[in-house]
Amino acid sequence: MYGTEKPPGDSERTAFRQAEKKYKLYYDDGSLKSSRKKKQVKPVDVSDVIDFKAISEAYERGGELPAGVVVVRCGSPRPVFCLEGRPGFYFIPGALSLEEQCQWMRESLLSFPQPPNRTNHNAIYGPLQDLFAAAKERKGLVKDESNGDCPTWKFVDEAEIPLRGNVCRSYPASALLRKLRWSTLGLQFDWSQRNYDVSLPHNKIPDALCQLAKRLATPAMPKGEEFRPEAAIVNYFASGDTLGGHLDDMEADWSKPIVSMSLGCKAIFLLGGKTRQDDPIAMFLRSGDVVLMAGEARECFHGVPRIFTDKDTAEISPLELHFSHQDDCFLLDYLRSSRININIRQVF
Ligand SMILES: O=C(O)CCC(=O)C(=O)O
Ligand SMILES: [Fe+2]
Repeated sequence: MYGTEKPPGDSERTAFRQAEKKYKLYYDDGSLKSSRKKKQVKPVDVSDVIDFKAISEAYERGGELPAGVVVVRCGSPRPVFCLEGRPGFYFIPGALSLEEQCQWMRESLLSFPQPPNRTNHNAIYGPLQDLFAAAKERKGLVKDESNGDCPTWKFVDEAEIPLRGNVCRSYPASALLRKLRWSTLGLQFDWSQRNYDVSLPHNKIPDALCQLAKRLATPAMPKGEEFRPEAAIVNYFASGDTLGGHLDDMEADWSKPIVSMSLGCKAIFLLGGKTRQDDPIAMFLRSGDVVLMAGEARECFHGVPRIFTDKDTAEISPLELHFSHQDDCFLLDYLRSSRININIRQVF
């Protein structure tokens, strides 16, 4: 009601929060969600957003770097960019080949959410097996009461969904896939405690991902040391999803980088300073980009206020082509409105 609006809290007034609001997805009527009628996305001013793809292309043609951006080669085939005033932050545009992007996108949907890896769905339904396949096959999740005191959940075909009265107590697997927000690999991160729970059953990080992370981590590693990938968090973003400003401070040794890979739709990443009051630097993250945060950069607030899912702004055409085979049409559909981030960590 007019005049009863709460005054903005302290966190609302920080420079980080202001930047999050600037880039967040809004519709023209000021709402955050689009109703069934196609509403127009409110235009956003991206003139201050650093575009490392454009910087990299200009640099490779012999052009100058913008003020505040420096390049390190570190034996890597692609230029690695750093930012003055943000030691320990590295940006490698297009670090992943198209094949690698497709491989890790597929794994992120088909194998990474598989138990014993945990996902955001665990807290409600317990471990869910084959979520992606169930969504593709239009299955529904129903409660299996046959275990007496300890009911479990299972996916069943539409035709087998039991009717209770006229109400069908099932959750479409496709909706659960849409609501998949994270999965954890290797040592399991416990979000309620915001710490690693080493007692939880887990598999090692897959060897191919380990090798890739070790290679990508090189520019940010202390001399003579090798990165040990022990845990990874996979974040799944749908249109309108954001990742609020945070620090990743539960790992023992901050001299080791977090290796962060972007897949799917383009996003805006905010790299703040050591407090939320510091003005964050905004930059685009595209499919195949890799960010490393080590040393002092580990103390910097960061987050993702926006993903771009519109055809002309998502920048996923090469991925779309790759997944254009008939068998992949379900994955293609997911990809068109999603972003996936895999961030790999050395915990001890
Ligand atoms: O999605 C991203 O690019 C960042 C992810 C991140 O910061 C995190 O999971 O801690
Ligand atoms: Fe993070």
